[in-house]
Amino acid sequence: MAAAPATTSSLAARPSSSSFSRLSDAPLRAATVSFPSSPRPAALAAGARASRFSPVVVAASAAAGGHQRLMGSLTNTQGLRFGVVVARFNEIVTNLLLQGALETFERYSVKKENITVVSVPGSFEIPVAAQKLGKSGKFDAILCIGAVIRGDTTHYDAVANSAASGVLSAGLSAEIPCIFGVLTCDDMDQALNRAGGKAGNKGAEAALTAEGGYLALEGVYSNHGGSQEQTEGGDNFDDADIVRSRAVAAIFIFTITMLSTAFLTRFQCYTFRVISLEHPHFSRPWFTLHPCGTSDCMKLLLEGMQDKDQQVRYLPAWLSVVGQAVGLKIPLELHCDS
Ligand SMILES: Nc1c(NC[C@H](O)[C@H](O)[C@H](O)CO)[nH]c(=O)[nH]c1=O
Ligand SMILES: CC(=O)[C@@H](O)COP(=O)(O)O
Repeated sequence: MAAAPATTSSLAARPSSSSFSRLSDAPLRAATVSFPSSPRPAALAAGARASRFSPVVVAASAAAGGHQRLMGSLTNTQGLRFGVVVARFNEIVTNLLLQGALETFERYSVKKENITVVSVPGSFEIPVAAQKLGKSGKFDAILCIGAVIRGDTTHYDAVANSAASGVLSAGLSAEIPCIFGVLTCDDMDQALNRAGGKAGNKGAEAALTAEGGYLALEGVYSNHGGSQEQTEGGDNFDDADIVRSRAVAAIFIFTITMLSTAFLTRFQCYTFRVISLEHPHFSRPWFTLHPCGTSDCMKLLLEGMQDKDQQVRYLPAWLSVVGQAVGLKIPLELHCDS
């Protein structure tokens, strides 16, 4: 979806209710956002929705201390609401960043009506808007988009630093993720390269962070010392959840395992058929294992067992290899019939 150019901006400074104009992209949420006088961060108010949070629990290796790690999942974006604050300064760049962000939201099934875009004059103005949106209680995360490009004076540093620290404090005070999608570049070339050019699209990356960030934060609230509202009926992991989560983690880790020198050497002849080396959208290193390649690899992995009588179960065998990277242990019963 192409981002429409910003039309107007208004950032009313009234304390209890403010309104922002949005970009004129029709499908997006209502044009005016009004803020309740007693705002409640969406993540804190998310008790009723906590049950749809399904964090990937990665069991860390012993070397990493054996702790559990909560991570957001990008597969469950249902009902998530995002505020996007975008600066009009260097609009040629920020429109591209916005476009990347909106396309990413769309790709991960975030509904258009759950996205509100607010336009502000420059990156310096982003934090106030981000904080207002964040404190409104209407959003799960705020995505901040801008492009600060160095000029002749030190003005650049002032704007860039204020934007960065302002977005940070907006997130801290609103207690929801406020994602820093503000480019700070030496020149326009650098900026355009990061707005859909050679270096990817930082707006798209920021949108991914917003989704994952939200979920991670909700996970923290709902599992560690959240209010009763959040923990009631919440997410207690049972063993099956953990095994499932580890299995999911194993699938991701497998792409990394594929990179180990030994592995690549062993499967050298398959490498190009088996692995994509570049992300299809972000033009950066991203290793994807193709399903047909998996089958070839498995043939090799299992060849040494062919002379044994026992029937090998494909999935447990595969998981038992790749799952080691995340401490996944496949129960013996899964490997055999008796
Ligand atoms: N030079 C850039 C600015 N400057 C404008 C400020 O952000 C601000 O709007 C002004 O100082 C009024 O308060 N903004 C950017 O986003 N990028 C720049 O490169
Ligand atoms: C970062 C800016 O605001 C930029 O326009 C300032 O340019 P200059 O340092 O040449 O005044």
